[in-house]
Amino acid sequence: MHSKEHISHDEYQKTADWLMSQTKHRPQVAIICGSGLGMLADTLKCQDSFAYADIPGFPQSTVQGHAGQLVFGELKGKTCVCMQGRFHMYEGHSLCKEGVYAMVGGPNFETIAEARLLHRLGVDAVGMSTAPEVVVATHCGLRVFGLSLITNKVVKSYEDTESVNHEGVLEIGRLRSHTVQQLVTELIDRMEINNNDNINKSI
Ligand SMILES: O=P(O)(O)O[C@@H]1C[C@H](O)[C@@H](CO)O1
Ligand code: HPA
Repeated sequence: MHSKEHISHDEYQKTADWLMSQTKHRPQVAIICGSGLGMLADTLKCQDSFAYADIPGFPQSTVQGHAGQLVFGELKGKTCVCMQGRFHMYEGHSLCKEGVYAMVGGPNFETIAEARLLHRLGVDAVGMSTAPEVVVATHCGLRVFGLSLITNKVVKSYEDTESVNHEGVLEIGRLRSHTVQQLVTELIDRMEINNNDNINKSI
């Protein structure tokens, strides 16, 4: 089985595709049943149940009393999926990781030694901007939504023949510009304009 520390998007997708091919249910509600709530899953109508052990790429439940099943079905007319047994940090699972963005001064791209250092520090993405604007905006009491387009893999190995350059960064920027534009337009469309009263002004 894959490492509990890192599950790639492709692995998630494979698991989801497998499940979707095994059941006609398309859940509107997902319920994680911890100790004491597992019986709820037994009340679902038109059930399709899958033992975690039979689901490709799915973690295994190790806690006593957890059935370790994913149960799809209907509850009060809503299509649901219940996890009969959940996962805990004490079983070796990590927290859902937030990404860490680090800013380097530029204009040169980081050296391999610098890239390795950033990686060891827990950095997930590196850029040459964004941090100063966020610091100033936060200082002014503005709420901030940061969005970075990841254009390239950072080179961390001396054997790697790939290299990063500005032309490559611009090329990916061009390729993705439509999608990014759509995303920002949609965000603006859905944004509720308010007076920022709910944020901590003492920052
Ligand atoms: O939009 P920016 O300028 O942050 O994009 C990146 C960072 C450097 O300016 C440059 C590196 O190629 O692109
Ligand atoms: N490093 C730093 N800044 C960047 C990079 C990178 O690899 N790509 C685009 N901006």
